[in-house]
Amino acid sequence: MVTAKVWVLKKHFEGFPQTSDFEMKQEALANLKDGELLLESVFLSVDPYMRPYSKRDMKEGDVMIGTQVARIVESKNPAFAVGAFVVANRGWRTHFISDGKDLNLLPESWPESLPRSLALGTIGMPGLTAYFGLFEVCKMKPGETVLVNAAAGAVGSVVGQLAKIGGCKVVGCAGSDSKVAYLKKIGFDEAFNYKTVTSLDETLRKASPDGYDCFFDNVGGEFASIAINHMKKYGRIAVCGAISQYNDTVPQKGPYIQFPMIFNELSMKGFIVTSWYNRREEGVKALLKWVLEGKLKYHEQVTERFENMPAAFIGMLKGENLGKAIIKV
Ligand SMILES: NC(=O)C1=CN([C@@H]2O[C@H](COP(=O)(O)OP(=O)(O)OC[C@H]3O[C@@H](n4cnc5c(N)ncnc54)[C@H](OP(=O)(O)O)[C@@H]3O)[C@@H](O)[C@H]2O)C=CC1
Ligand SMILES: CCCCCC(=O)/C=C/[C@H]1[C@H](O)CC(=O)[C@@H]1CCCCCCC(=O)O
Repeated sequence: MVTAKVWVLKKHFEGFPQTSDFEMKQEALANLKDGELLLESVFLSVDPYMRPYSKRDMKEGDVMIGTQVARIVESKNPAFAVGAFVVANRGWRTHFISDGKDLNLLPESWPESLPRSLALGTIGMPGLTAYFGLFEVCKMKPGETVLVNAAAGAVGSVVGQLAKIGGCKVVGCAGSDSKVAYLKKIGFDEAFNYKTVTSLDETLRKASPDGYDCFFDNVGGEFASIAINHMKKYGRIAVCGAISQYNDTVPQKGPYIQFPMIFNELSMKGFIVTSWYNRREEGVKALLKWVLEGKLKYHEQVTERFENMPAAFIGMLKGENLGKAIIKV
């Protein structure tokens, strides 16, 4: 019999998550029935959505939500071979049983040169968020100017590079000088540290005096309230995330968006990437191709050991990750 380790939400987060809000438990897994598989998580993902969705969907004692790349270690299902890798959405667990219906097989042709953890990042949900958010929600066109915040993270770093691939000028910001240096290294035209600029307003104006056609917003809050005044006529804003608000105990005021929306006839659209998953294969194929061609660079912030998942999650919310935050079991 296999015993899984799982992380549960012991206590709902109040403000910023604390390690004491989590508890690690053990779960004895039953023997496999016909049609079932036993899987072990190899890489797990910590993502910002876990903070707002825990409040919306979870109760205390539930296993933390989340996805993993897992390896099939035993199979009583002829459609799944032992040794194959899948992406699963089974929460913070080291092992689990599945009937196969909720699994996405990684292609057998997954290139040897690439870590399988990319299926949780640049070639997974965050990469697809950048792809559909930029090309479909922002409707970015060559020659335009794109602004993205949280630009050195899993989604933002792909947004900036896809904007360059698409023939645009790209301006990005992040929360440390080393992240800013990384953005310049991967091709951003302008990059700045939003924590140290004296005036965000002046910095945005200087980075693109004519304004921005597209704004890919991962942060929301005050940043978005200022950035909206720098949009060009008919500018498009993709409201992807609002990480600056996820840990608020008192809701922030504003933004008051009516004037710039009306004067500049802006479009602003919130989106959830899974709404585009009928085109998932197309997105994965494009992202994989650009990675293999060296046009789309990736960085992963790998935390070793399942035991360190809460610390990795909290660290990601604090900005300790460059690129995608991953846990290697
Ligand atoms: N709509 C959708 O379908 C999806 C939305 N998202 C959203 O996209 C955003 C980015 O996600 P993801 O790329 O996975 O995460 P990241 O890899 O970018 O990690 C989060 C980053 O957010 C930044 N951050 C944290 N707090 C603040 C703050 N108060 N102000 C500004 N930046 C902050 C930190 O970077 P720094 O050091 O720069 O501060 C941190 O590294 C999130 O808002 C997430 O919810 C993600 C996936 C799908
Ligand atoms: C105001 C909240 C904004 C959150 C934005 C965000 O990060 C969304 C992420 C989703 C992404 O588009 C695809 C996902 O899988 C993320 C949502 C996951 C929800 C899991 C809920 C599972 C459960 O409740 O069991």
